[in-house]
Amino acid sequence: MMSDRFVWFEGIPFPTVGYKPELMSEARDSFVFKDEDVLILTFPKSGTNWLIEIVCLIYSKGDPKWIQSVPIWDRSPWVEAEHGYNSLKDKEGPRLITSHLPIQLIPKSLFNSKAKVLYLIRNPRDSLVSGYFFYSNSNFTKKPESLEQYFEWFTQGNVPYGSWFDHTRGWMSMRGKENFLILSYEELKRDTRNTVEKICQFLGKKLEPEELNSLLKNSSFHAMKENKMSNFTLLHDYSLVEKNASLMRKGITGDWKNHFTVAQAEAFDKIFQEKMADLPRELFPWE
Ligand SMILES: Nc1ncnc2c1ncn2[C@@H]1O[C@H](COP(=O)(O)O)[C@@H](OP(=O)(O)O)[C@H]1O
Ligand SMILES: CCc1ccc(OS(=O)(=O)O)cc1
Repeated sequence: MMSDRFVWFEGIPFPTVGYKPELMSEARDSFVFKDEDVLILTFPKSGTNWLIEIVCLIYSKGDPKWIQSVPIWDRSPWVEAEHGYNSLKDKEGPRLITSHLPIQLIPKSLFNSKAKVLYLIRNPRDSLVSGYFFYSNSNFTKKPESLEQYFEWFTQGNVPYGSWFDHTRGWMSMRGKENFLILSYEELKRDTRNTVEKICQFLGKKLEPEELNSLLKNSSFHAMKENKMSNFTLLHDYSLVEKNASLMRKGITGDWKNHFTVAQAEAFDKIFQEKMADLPRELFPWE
């Protein structure tokens, strides 16, 4: 299976496998968020699956049985993808839901619900590099031929889910709402324990010290790399991800410095400043 294009919906590019405009339209207009739902929201390649693993382990009180037996996309399905939407729409009880959608495409019912939203951001330079390697080794979306090419696509918004800048600006308009917690990959890396405690508090969950220790052990980069329910190697069977590729590439902050040229770094700074200048700098801990 090869893919040399995107699926387009409302002017935004999406991966070609698993995404249908009719379904995304139905999800936006008809999917009903419930007050007890938890939504994990990110721009792609920001640490989405790490946060899912952490939230699953909060719900299982650190017990790894669930994360080791159920694929990650069934534990917290992507509401905009065909598989996720179908499994979520009739699901009973409190649901964990994932989305990469920009704010204008999220199911509208979110704004009338008390569903809790965990919004995770990451230095877009690192999301860019992460996306370049991941999509180069994938067969479900347009494949970049070089980092140089992908850099152009990313800065122009021609990557899955569109422009990082528009996406982030859109969701940042929710800051200050009591059901909206902003997290960063950088703080999660720097101080995982405290950040997990902050997430627990927001979700109204309390973990015993040994439960928290187990959560930290089982959601580490190393543990997730070994967990076939979480590392995307199950997608090898469908030829969606190349045999040598895993979701778990490096798991560090600042890898962009190993890949950007000086000219690219300067160009990115300029674009970031132009596009995000009016937002408070404190929102972006890597800047
Ligand atoms: N437990 C963990 N600790 C640190 N980084 C993790 C992680 N689990 C996943 N990641 C990183 O999150 C990125 C994938 O993000 P997403 O889940 O949104 O697709 C990858 O970044 P890199 O490609 O920079 O290594 C991956 O390595
Ligand atoms: C089908 C596998 C798949 C599809 C889309 C994904 O989203 S993204 O990489 O985060 O844009 C991931 C896996």
